[in-house]
Amino acid sequence: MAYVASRLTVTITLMADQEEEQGNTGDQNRKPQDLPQVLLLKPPPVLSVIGEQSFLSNKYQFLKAWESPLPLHQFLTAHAGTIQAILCSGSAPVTDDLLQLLPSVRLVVTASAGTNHIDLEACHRRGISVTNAGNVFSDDGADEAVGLLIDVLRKITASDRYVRQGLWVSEGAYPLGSKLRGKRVGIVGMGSIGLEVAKRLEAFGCNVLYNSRKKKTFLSYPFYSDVCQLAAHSDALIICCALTDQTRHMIDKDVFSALGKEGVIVNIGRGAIVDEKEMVRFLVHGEIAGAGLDVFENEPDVPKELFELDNVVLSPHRAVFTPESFVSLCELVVGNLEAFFSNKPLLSPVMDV
Ligand SMILES: O=CC(=O)O
Repeated sequence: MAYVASRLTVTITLMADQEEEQGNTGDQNRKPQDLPQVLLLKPPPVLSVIGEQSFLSNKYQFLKAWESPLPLHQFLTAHAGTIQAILCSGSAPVTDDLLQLLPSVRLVVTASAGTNHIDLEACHRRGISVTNAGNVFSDDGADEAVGLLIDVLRKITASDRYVRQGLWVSEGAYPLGSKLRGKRVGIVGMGSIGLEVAKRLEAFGCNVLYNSRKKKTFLSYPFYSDVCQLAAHSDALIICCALTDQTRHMIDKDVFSALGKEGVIVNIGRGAIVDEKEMVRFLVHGEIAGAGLDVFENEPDVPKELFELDNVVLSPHRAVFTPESFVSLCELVVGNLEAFFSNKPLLSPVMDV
Protein backbone atom coordinates (compact mmCIF):
# COMPACT_ATOMS: atom_id res chain seq x y z
CA MET A 1 0.00 0.00 0.00
CA ALA A 2 2.96 2.29 0.68
CA TYR A 3 3.92 1.81 -2.98
CA VAL A 4 0.46 2.92 -4.12
CA ALA A 5 0.46 5.95 -1.86
CA SER A 6 3.91 7.10 -2.97
CA ARG A 7 3.27 6.71 -6.73
CA LEU A 8 -0.02 8.46 -6.34
CA THR A 9 1.53 11.32 -4.43
CA VAL A 10 4.06 11.72 -7.24
CA THR A 11 1.31 11.75 -9.86
CA ILE A 12 -0.87 14.20 -8.02
CA THR A 13 2.08 16.48 -7.25
CA LEU A 14 3.11 16.40 -10.91
CA MET A 15 -0.40 17.27 -12.01
CA ALA A 16 -0.50 20.14 -9.53
CA ASP A 17 2.90 21.41 -10.75
CA GLN A 18 1.75 21.32 -14.36
CA GLU A 19 -1.38 23.22 -13.46
CA GLU A 20 0.59 25.86 -11.61
CA GLU A 21 2.91 26.24 -14.61
CA GLN A 22 -0.18 26.75 -16.75
CA GLY A 23 -1.55 29.25 -14.21
CA ASN A 24 -4.56 26.97 -13.81
CA THR A 25 -5.29 26.80 -10.08
CA GLY A 26 -8.79 28.26 -10.21
CA ASP A 27 -10.80 25.10 -9.45
CA GLN A 28 -9.48 24.84 -5.89
CA ASN A 29 -10.96 28.28 -5.18
CA ARG A 30 -14.39 27.44 -6.56
CA LYS A 31 -17.13 26.67 -4.02
CA PRO A 32 -18.11 22.95 -4.02
CA GLN A 33 -21.59 23.80 -5.30
CA ASP A 34 -20.05 25.51 -8.37
CA LEU A 35 -17.97 22.48 -9.36
CA PRO A 36 -19.25 20.00 -11.97
CA GLN A 37 -21.32 17.33 -10.22
CA VAL A 38 -20.35 13.69 -10.64
CA LEU A 39 -22.66 10.97 -9.29
CA LEU A 40 -21.39 7.80 -7.63
CA LEU A 41 -24.14 5.24 -7.04
CA LYS A 42 -21.99 2.76 -5.08
CA PRO A 43 -18.34 2.87 -4.01
CA PRO A 44 -16.24 1.30 -6.80
CA PRO A 45 -13.70 -1.34 -5.53
CA VAL A 46 -10.81 1.03 -6.34
CA LEU A 47 -12.00 3.45 -3.61
CA SER A 48 -11.17 1.16 -0.68
CA VAL A 49 -7.64 0.56 -2.01
CA ILE A 50 -6.68 4.02 -3.25
CA GLY A 51 -8.70 6.00 -0.71
CA GLU A 52 -11.27 8.71 -1.40
CA GLN A 53 -8.85 11.58 -0.87
CA SER A 54 -6.70 10.47 -3.77
CA PHE A 55 -9.34 9.04 -6.08
CA LEU A 56 -11.93 11.77 -5.91
CA SER A 57 -10.27 14.86 -7.41
CA ASN A 58 -11.24 18.13 -5.71
CA LYS A 59 -12.09 19.62 -9.10
CA TYR A 60 -15.51 17.95 -8.98
CA GLN A 61 -18.32 17.66 -6.50
CA PHE A 62 -18.77 13.92 -6.05
CA LEU A 63 -22.30 13.04 -4.94
CA LYS A 64 -22.12 9.74 -3.10
CA ALA A 65 -25.60 8.29 -3.25
CA TRP A 66 -24.89 5.66 -0.57
CA GLU A 67 -24.05 8.35 2.00
CA SER A 68 -27.36 10.18 1.59
CA PRO A 69 -30.13 9.57 4.14
CA LEU A 70 -32.63 10.04 1.29
CA PRO A 71 -34.04 7.09 -0.64
CA LEU A 72 -32.14 6.80 -3.96
CA HIS A 73 -35.00 8.04 -6.15
CA GLN A 74 -35.48 11.14 -3.99
CA PHE A 75 -31.73 11.79 -3.88
CA LEU A 76 -31.49 11.59 -7.67
CA THR A 77 -34.53 13.80 -8.17
CA ALA A 78 -33.02 16.42 -5.86
CA HIS A 79 -29.89 16.62 -8.09
CA ALA A 80 -31.54 15.74 -11.41
CA GLY A 81 -30.78 19.00 -13.19
CA THR A 82 -27.16 19.35 -12.12
CA ILE A 83 -25.45 15.94 -12.32
CA GLN A 84 -23.30 16.03 -15.46
CA ALA A 85 -21.37 12.78 -15.14
CA ILE A 86 -21.69 9.35 -13.52
CA LEU A 87 -18.70 7.44 -12.15
CA CYS A 88 -19.67 3.78 -11.81
CA SER A 89 -18.41 0.22 -11.65
CA GLY A 90 -19.94 -3.20 -12.29
CA SER A 91 -21.86 -3.24 -9.02
CA ALA A 92 -24.20 -0.35 -9.97
CA PRO A 93 -26.07 -0.63 -13.28
CA VAL A 94 -26.57 2.50 -15.37
CA THR A 95 -29.97 1.86 -16.91
CA ASP A 96 -32.18 3.81 -19.27
CA ASP A 97 -34.55 4.50 -16.32
CA LEU A 98 -31.69 6.01 -14.30
CA LEU A 99 -30.59 8.18 -17.22
CA GLN A 100 -34.17 9.31 -17.75
CA LEU A 101 -34.08 10.79 -14.23
CA LEU A 102 -30.81 12.64 -14.94
CA PRO A 103 -31.26 14.74 -18.11
CA SER A 104 -28.02 16.73 -17.63
CA VAL A 105 -25.73 13.68 -17.69
CA ARG A 106 -23.35 13.77 -20.68
CA LEU A 107 -20.65 11.34 -19.53
CA VAL A 108 -20.51 7.89 -17.92
CA VAL A 109 -17.07 6.84 -16.66
CA THR A 110 -16.82 3.25 -15.55
CA ALA A 111 -13.93 2.09 -13.38
CA SER A 112 -14.07 -1.33 -15.05
CA ALA A 113 -13.01 -2.89 -18.32
CA GLY A 114 -16.45 -4.45 -18.86
CA THR A 115 -19.41 -2.24 -19.75
CA ASN A 116 -22.22 -4.80 -19.50
CA HIS A 117 -23.72 -2.89 -16.53
CA ILE A 118 -24.27 0.18 -18.75
CA ASP A 119 -27.15 0.51 -21.21
CA LEU A 120 -24.93 1.61 -24.10
CA GLU A 121 -27.82 1.90 -26.52
CA ALA A 122 -29.58 4.32 -24.14
CA CYS A 123 -26.37 6.34 -23.75
CA HIS A 124 -26.02 6.56 -27.52
CA ARG A 125 -29.63 7.64 -27.96
CA ARG A 126 -29.29 10.29 -25.25
CA GLY A 127 -25.96 11.65 -26.55
CA ILE A 128 -23.96 10.45 -23.55
CA SER A 129 -20.27 9.55 -23.92
CA VAL A 130 -18.89 6.47 -22.14
CA THR A 131 -15.34 5.60 -21.05
CA ASN A 132 -13.98 2.43 -19.45
CA ALA A 133 -10.74 1.19 -17.90
CA GLY A 134 -9.09 0.92 -21.33
CA ASN A 135 -5.98 -1.26 -21.16
CA VAL A 136 -5.06 -0.69 -17.53
CA PHE A 137 -6.26 -4.15 -16.45
CA SER A 138 -4.92 -6.15 -19.40
CA ASP A 139 -1.69 -7.42 -17.82
CA ASP A 140 -3.30 -8.45 -14.55
CA GLY A 141 -6.25 -10.10 -16.31
CA ALA A 142 -3.88 -12.07 -18.54
CA ASP A 143 -1.65 -13.09 -15.63
CA GLU A 144 -4.65 -14.40 -13.72
CA ALA A 145 -6.01 -16.28 -16.75
CA VAL A 146 -2.71 -18.06 -17.31
CA GLY A 147 -2.33 -18.58 -13.55
CA LEU A 148 -5.73 -20.30 -13.38
CA LEU A 149 -4.88 -22.48 -16.38
CA ILE A 150 -1.58 -23.60 -14.84
CA ASP A 151 -3.28 -24.18 -11.50
CA VAL A 152 -5.94 -26.44 -13.02
CA LEU A 153 -3.47 -28.35 -15.23
CA ARG A 154 -0.80 -28.82 -12.54
CA LYS A 155 -3.33 -29.19 -9.65
CA ILE A 156 -1.56 -26.54 -7.58
CA THR A 157 -4.27 -25.50 -5.13
CA ALA A 158 -5.68 -29.03 -4.98
CA SER A 159 -2.29 -30.45 -4.01
CA ASP A 160 -1.79 -27.58 -1.54
CA ARG A 161 -5.00 -28.75 0.20
CA TYR A 162 -3.70 -32.33 0.10
CA VAL A 163 -0.47 -31.38 1.88
CA ARG A 164 -2.21 -29.18 4.47
CA GLN A 165 -4.68 -31.94 5.32
CA GLY A 166 -1.76 -34.28 6.12
CA LEU A 167 -2.73 -36.61 3.26
CA TRP A 168 0.78 -36.73 1.79
CA VAL A 169 1.84 -38.57 4.97
CA SER A 170 -1.17 -40.87 5.27
CA GLU A 171 -2.04 -41.48 1.61
CA GLY A 172 1.26 -40.98 -0.26
CA ALA A 173 1.79 -39.27 -3.60
CA TYR A 174 -0.84 -37.00 -5.16
CA PRO A 175 -1.99 -37.66 -8.77
CA LEU A 176 0.18 -35.89 -11.34
CA GLY A 177 -0.95 -32.83 -13.26
CA SER A 178 -0.45 -32.37 -16.99
CA LYS A 179 2.08 -30.33 -18.98
CA LEU A 180 1.35 -26.82 -20.22
CA ARG A 181 3.94 -26.78 -23.05
CA GLY A 182 2.43 -27.99 -26.30
CA LYS A 183 -1.18 -27.49 -25.25
CA ARG A 184 -3.56 -26.01 -27.82
CA VAL A 185 -5.22 -23.07 -26.09
CA GLY A 186 -8.25 -21.40 -27.66
CA ILE A 187 -8.69 -17.76 -26.66
CA VAL A 188 -12.26 -16.48 -26.90
CA GLY A 189 -12.06 -12.69 -27.36
CA MET A 190 -8.86 -11.25 -28.80
CA GLY A 191 -9.09 -7.78 -27.26
CA SER A 192 -6.32 -6.28 -25.16
CA ILE A 193 -6.55 -8.98 -22.45
CA GLY A 194 -6.72 -11.80 -25.03
CA LEU A 195 -3.62 -10.45 -26.78
CA GLU A 196 -1.70 -10.41 -23.49
CA VAL A 197 -2.85 -13.97 -22.74
CA ALA A 198 -1.60 -15.07 -26.18
CA LYS A 199 1.83 -13.46 -25.60
CA ARG A 200 2.22 -15.28 -22.29
CA LEU A 201 1.06 -18.63 -23.70
CA GLU A 202 3.52 -18.38 -26.59
CA ALA A 203 6.31 -17.92 -24.06
CA PHE A 204 5.11 -21.11 -22.33
CA GLY A 205 5.32 -23.02 -25.62
CA CYS A 206 1.57 -23.39 -26.19
CA ASN A 207 -0.20 -23.32 -29.54
CA VAL A 208 -2.59 -20.38 -29.59
CA LEU A 209 -5.84 -20.33 -31.59
CA TYR A 210 -8.65 -17.85 -31.21
CA ASN A 211 -12.20 -16.71 -31.79
CA SER A 212 -13.12 -13.05 -32.01
CA ARG A 213 -15.83 -10.93 -33.59
CA LYS A 214 -13.49 -10.49 -36.56
CA LYS A 215 -10.27 -12.12 -37.74
CA LYS A 216 -7.30 -9.92 -36.78
CA THR A 217 -5.20 -9.51 -39.89
CA PHE A 218 -2.07 -8.71 -37.85
CA LEU A 219 -2.19 -12.11 -36.06
CA SER A 220 -0.96 -15.38 -37.51
CA TYR A 221 -2.71 -17.63 -34.95
CA PRO A 222 -5.43 -19.83 -36.48
CA PHE A 223 -8.80 -18.04 -36.34
CA TYR A 224 -12.13 -19.83 -35.84
CA SER A 225 -15.30 -17.83 -36.49
CA ASP A 226 -17.24 -20.64 -34.82
CA VAL A 227 -16.58 -21.12 -31.11
CA CYS A 228 -17.56 -24.83 -31.26
CA GLN A 229 -14.91 -25.39 -33.92
CA LEU A 230 -12.41 -23.54 -31.75
CA ALA A 231 -13.30 -25.79 -28.79
CA ALA A 232 -13.00 -28.93 -30.94
CA HIS A 233 -9.40 -27.96 -31.82
CA SER A 234 -8.39 -26.85 -28.28
CA ASP A 235 -7.17 -28.56 -25.12
CA ALA A 236 -8.23 -25.52 -23.10
CA LEU A 237 -10.46 -22.51 -23.70
CA ILE A 238 -9.81 -19.14 -22.06
CA ILE A 239 -12.77 -16.76 -22.06
CA CYS A 240 -11.64 -13.11 -22.25
CA CYS A 241 -14.44 -11.50 -24.27
CA ALA A 242 -17.03 -8.93 -23.19
CA LEU A 243 -20.54 -9.90 -22.12
CA THR A 244 -23.00 -8.68 -24.76
CA ASP A 245 -26.33 -9.88 -26.12
CA GLN A 246 -24.30 -11.87 -28.67
CA THR A 247 -21.97 -13.55 -26.15
CA ARG A 248 -24.49 -14.35 -23.35
CA HIS A 249 -24.44 -18.15 -22.87
CA MET A 250 -22.25 -18.46 -25.98
CA ILE A 251 -20.26 -21.18 -24.16
CA ASP A 252 -23.05 -23.75 -24.06
CA LYS A 253 -23.42 -27.52 -24.01
CA ASP A 254 -22.35 -27.84 -27.64
CA VAL A 255 -19.10 -25.99 -26.88
CA PHE A 256 -18.47 -28.19 -23.80
CA SER A 257 -19.13 -31.34 -25.84
CA ALA A 258 -16.71 -30.12 -28.51
CA LEU A 259 -14.07 -29.35 -25.85
CA GLY A 260 -14.39 -32.91 -24.58
CA LYS A 261 -13.39 -34.99 -21.55
CA GLU A 262 -9.76 -33.79 -21.52
CA GLY A 263 -10.66 -30.13 -22.01
CA VAL A 264 -10.25 -27.31 -19.49
CA ILE A 265 -12.13 -24.02 -19.33
CA VAL A 266 -10.88 -20.76 -17.81
CA ASN A 267 -13.21 -17.77 -17.47
CA ILE A 268 -12.01 -14.28 -16.55
CA GLY A 269 -14.61 -12.49 -18.74
CA ARG A 270 -18.10 -12.55 -17.23
CA GLY A 271 -19.98 -15.46 -15.68
CA ALA A 272 -22.97 -15.17 -18.01
CA ILE A 273 -20.86 -15.75 -21.14
CA VAL A 274 -20.96 -19.39 -20.01
CA ASP A 275 -24.13 -21.41 -19.48
CA GLU A 276 -23.19 -22.07 -15.86
CA LYS A 277 -25.73 -24.86 -15.23
CA GLU A 278 -24.37 -26.79 -18.22
CA MET A 279 -20.77 -26.17 -17.14
CA VAL A 280 -21.53 -27.55 -13.66
CA ARG A 281 -23.22 -30.60 -15.21
CA PHE A 282 -20.24 -31.29 -17.49
CA LEU A 283 -17.81 -30.90 -14.57
CA VAL A 284 -19.82 -33.05 -12.14
CA HIS A 285 -20.12 -35.86 -14.71
CA GLY A 286 -16.43 -35.67 -15.66
CA GLU A 287 -17.34 -34.66 -19.22
CA ILE A 288 -14.74 -31.88 -19.17
CA ALA A 289 -11.47 -32.12 -17.23
CA GLY A 290 -11.50 -28.97 -15.10
CA ALA A 291 -12.16 -25.26 -14.75
CA GLY A 292 -10.48 -22.10 -13.47
CA LEU A 293 -13.15 -19.51 -12.74
CA ASP A 294 -12.88 -15.90 -11.64
CA VAL A 295 -16.44 -14.92 -12.63
CA PHE A 296 -19.90 -16.40 -12.07
CA GLU A 297 -23.44 -15.82 -13.26
CA ASN A 298 -24.86 -14.65 -9.91
CA GLU A 299 -21.93 -13.23 -7.96
CA PRO A 300 -21.14 -13.60 -5.16
CA ASP A 301 -23.12 -16.87 -5.28
CA VAL A 302 -21.08 -19.75 -6.64
CA PRO A 303 -22.77 -23.09 -7.47
CA LYS A 304 -22.18 -25.28 -4.39
CA GLU A 305 -21.44 -28.35 -6.53
CA LEU A 306 -18.16 -26.71 -7.56
CA PHE A 307 -16.92 -26.64 -3.94
CA GLU A 308 -16.70 -30.43 -4.00
CA LEU A 309 -14.54 -30.64 -7.13
CA ASP A 310 -10.76 -30.74 -6.80
CA ASN A 311 -10.33 -30.06 -10.52
CA VAL A 312 -11.96 -26.62 -10.18
CA VAL A 313 -10.12 -23.50 -9.03
CA LEU A 314 -12.30 -20.63 -7.80
CA SER A 315 -11.46 -16.95 -7.47
CA PRO A 316 -13.78 -14.13 -6.28
CA HIS A 317 -13.87 -11.88 -9.40
CA ARG A 318 -10.59 -10.15 -8.79
CA ALA A 319 -8.53 -11.19 -11.80
CA VAL A 320 -7.77 -7.67 -12.95
CA PHE A 321 -7.39 -5.95 -9.59
CA THR A 322 -4.02 -5.14 -8.09
CA PRO A 323 -3.01 -2.01 -6.19
CA GLU A 324 -0.74 -1.18 -9.12
CA SER A 325 -3.53 -1.42 -11.69
CA PHE A 326 -5.72 0.70 -9.42
CA VAL A 327 -3.10 3.48 -9.50
CA SER A 328 -3.24 3.47 -13.31
CA LEU A 329 -7.04 3.31 -13.18
CA CYS A 330 -7.14 6.31 -10.89
CA GLU A 331 -5.01 8.35 -13.33
CA LEU A 332 -7.23 7.27 -16.23
CA VAL A 333 -10.51 8.14 -14.48
CA VAL A 334 -9.22 11.60 -13.49
CA GLY A 335 -7.82 12.03 -17.04
CA ASN A 336 -11.18 11.16 -18.62
CA LEU A 337 -13.09 13.59 -16.39
CA GLU A 338 -10.56 16.34 -17.10
CA ALA A 339 -10.65 15.68 -20.84
CA PHE A 340 -14.43 15.73 -20.89
CA PHE A 341 -14.84 18.92 -18.87
CA SER A 342 -12.23 20.72 -20.97
CA ASN A 343 -13.66 19.51 -24.30
CA LYS A 344 -10.61 17.41 -25.14
CA PRO A 345 -10.66 13.89 -26.64
CA LEU A 346 -11.51 11.21 -24.07
CA LEU A 347 -8.61 8.94 -23.06
CA SER A 348 -10.42 5.59 -23.17
CA PRO A 349 -13.68 6.09 -25.05
CA VAL A 350 -16.15 3.24 -25.46
CA MET A 351 -18.53 5.74 -27.06
CA ASP A 352 -17.65 9.35 -27.81
CA VAL A 353 -20.73 11.24 -28.98
O1 LIG B 1 -14.13 -7.41 -14.13
C1 LIG B 1 -13.55 -6.38 -14.07
C2 LIG B 1 -13.67 -5.32 -15.03
O2 LIG B 1 -14.52 -5.40 -15.94
O3 LIG B 1 -12.92 -4.34 -14.90
